[in-house]
Amino acid sequence: MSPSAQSIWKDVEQIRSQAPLIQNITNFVVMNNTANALLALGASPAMVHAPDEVEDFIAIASALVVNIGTLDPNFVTGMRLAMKRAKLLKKPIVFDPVGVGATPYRNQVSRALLDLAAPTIIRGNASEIMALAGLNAQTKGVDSTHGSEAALDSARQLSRHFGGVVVISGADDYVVYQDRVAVIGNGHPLMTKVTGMGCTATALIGAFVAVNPDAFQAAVHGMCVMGIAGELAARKTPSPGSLQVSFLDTLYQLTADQIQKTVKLTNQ
Ligand SMILES: Nc1ncnc2c1ncn2[C@@H]1O[C@H](COP(=O)(O)OP(=O)(O)O)[C@@H](O)[C@H]1O
Ligand SMILES: Cc1ncsc1CCOP(=O)(O)O
Ligand SMILES: [Mg+2]
Repeated sequence: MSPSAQSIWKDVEQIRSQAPLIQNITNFVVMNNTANALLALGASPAMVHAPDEVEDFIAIASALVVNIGTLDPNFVTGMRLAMKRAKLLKKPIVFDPVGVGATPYRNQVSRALLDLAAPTIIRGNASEIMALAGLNAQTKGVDSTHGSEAALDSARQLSRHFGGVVVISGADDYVVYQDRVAVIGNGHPLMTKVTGMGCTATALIGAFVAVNPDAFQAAVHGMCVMGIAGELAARKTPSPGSLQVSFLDTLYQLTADQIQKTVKLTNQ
C-alpha cells in the first residue's frame, strides 16, 4: 500500500498508544533534542551507548537508532555491539551518517558499520548519502553542499547494495527503496537553523519503524510528520530558538486533520 495521510495517522496513533522504546546511540549535540522529539511524538526514548550494556538494552527496545555525529572509539564499540545484536534479534536499525565525507575516520567507520549489519533505513542529507555511496562529495562538516535530488542515484545504489531504505533530506525529502521513490515537499528553510533537525528526523523514523514493519512506509511517514511539524511550527515563529520549542509542541498536538491538510507527498 502506498503511504498516504491515512496511513501516516494510523502509525501516529500506534506510536501514541504503544509508546515503543527506542534505543539511541547518538551524538552529544542532539541527545536532548531527539529525546524530546521522540517523547512529543509519543515514543519512549533511551540514550544508551556504553559497550557494557548496549546488547542487553536492545533486547528490550523496539528499534535502534545509530548516529555517528560525535564519533569516538568507545561509541564505535557500542555501535558495533548494538547493531550486531539488533540484527540477531531482528530489531530494525536506523542509521544516520552525520558528517560522513568530512574525514577518513567517518568514512571508514560508517562503511564498516554498514558492512557489519546492514541498516533497515539510512537517513542523511545529500552530501552524506553521496559520500556514503563512495562519491567524493564535497561536504561542509555536518551540513550538505548539494540539493537533495543530486543524491538520488547514490541513494538507489546504496539501497541496492545494502537492501534497505534510503532517505535523502533537504528542501524536498526523497525516500528510496529499490524502484520506489516517494517525494515529500513539507518542511521549512528555518529548520536548517536549528541544530539536530536531521538527527531528529532519523530518530522519528526509528519510532515509525518500531510500529510499522513496512520500512518504506515507516520512513515516508517519519519524514512527512517531521516536515509537517516543522512547517506548522514555522508558521508560528520567524526565529530558530522558538522554532525548536514550537516544533515539539506542534508534534505533541499533531492531528489527523493537520496531516490531511498539510501533507505534500508524491509516490513515484
Ligand atoms: N530548505 C528546506 N526547506 C524545507 N525543509 C527543509 C529544508 N532543508 C531541510 N529541511 C528539513 O529539515 C529536516 C532536516 O533535514 P536536513 O537539514 O537535510 O538534515 P541535516 O540536518 O542532517 O543536514 C528535514 O525534515 C528536511 O525536510
Ligand atoms: C553540529 C554537530 N556536530 C556534530 S554532530 C552535530 C549535530 C548535527 O545534527 P544535524 O545533522 O541533524 O544537523
Ligand atoms: Mg545530519
